[in-house]
Amino acid sequence: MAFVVLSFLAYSICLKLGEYMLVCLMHWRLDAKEKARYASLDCWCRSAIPFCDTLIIWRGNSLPNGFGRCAVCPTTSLINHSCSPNGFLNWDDKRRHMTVHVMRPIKKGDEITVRYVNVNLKAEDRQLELRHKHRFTCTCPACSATKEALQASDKRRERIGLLTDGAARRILSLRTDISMKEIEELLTLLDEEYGDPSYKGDVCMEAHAVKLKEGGDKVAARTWAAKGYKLMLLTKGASSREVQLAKHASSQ
Ligand SMILES: C[S@@+](CC[C@H](N)C(=O)[O-])C[C@H]1O[C@@H](n2cnc3c(N)ncnc32)[C@H](O)[C@@H]1O
Repeated sequence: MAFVVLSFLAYSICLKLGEYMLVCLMHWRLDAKEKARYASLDCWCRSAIPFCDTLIIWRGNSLPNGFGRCAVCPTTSLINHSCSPNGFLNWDDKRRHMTVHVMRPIKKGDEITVRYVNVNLKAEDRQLELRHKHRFTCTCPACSATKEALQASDKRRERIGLLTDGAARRILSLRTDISMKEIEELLTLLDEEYGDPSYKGDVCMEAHAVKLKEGGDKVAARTWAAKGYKLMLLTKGASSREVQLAKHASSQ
């Protein structure tokens, strides 16, 4: 047992060291202008130790860009966090850049925000993670609500988390045992907590899978897929693989 734990620990350390060496190498290859832009990004602790700032900036600003990969994107790294974000980041693999999508209409001059952590956690847990990973205390509208509103929001988010975590498990095990009742509950909760259209596109695609499984109601399945496609197109953009799959499903 101890051997397995030690091997796993050694493997994790090697992986992290490899990542940091790669980051330093990539940074070294940047030209002076790119280096200056990189250095201007948020860094919670500046130091004179070589490569220290490079790695701290990497830790605080890198974003996932495709399966198992991360990148620092100088413009999108300027976007702040909110626990009820109006924006969503997506990596466009074809054009090789990050795209920002707004999930609901925003007024001119309003700030675009995205999520840095799982927003379906309770406020206390979100704050813990934000302080630990990003070293700030969130004061977004969701976190600064009254005690009663915060409790109601925590309850809703916990339930949303439970229902959507179930979705991830179902996808992994290739099962679609969520009921239409749960899907409708999830859509209502998402509306109440985040507003339209928020994260409802993925849920509509779940409904599409359920309808296909439940006796193969193709018309209803297609209607859900069309709804999912419309919502996901808005929040993830046409280049997203999920959006393309939703488009395909809506025409089947
Ligand atoms: C990726 S940077 C975002 C851009 C940064 N605000 C800037 O001006 O360069 C992440 C850092 O921004 C700050 N930040 C992001 N969202 C915040 C929020 N909701 N409240 C306070 N600080 C926030 C934190 O210092 C965090 O470590």
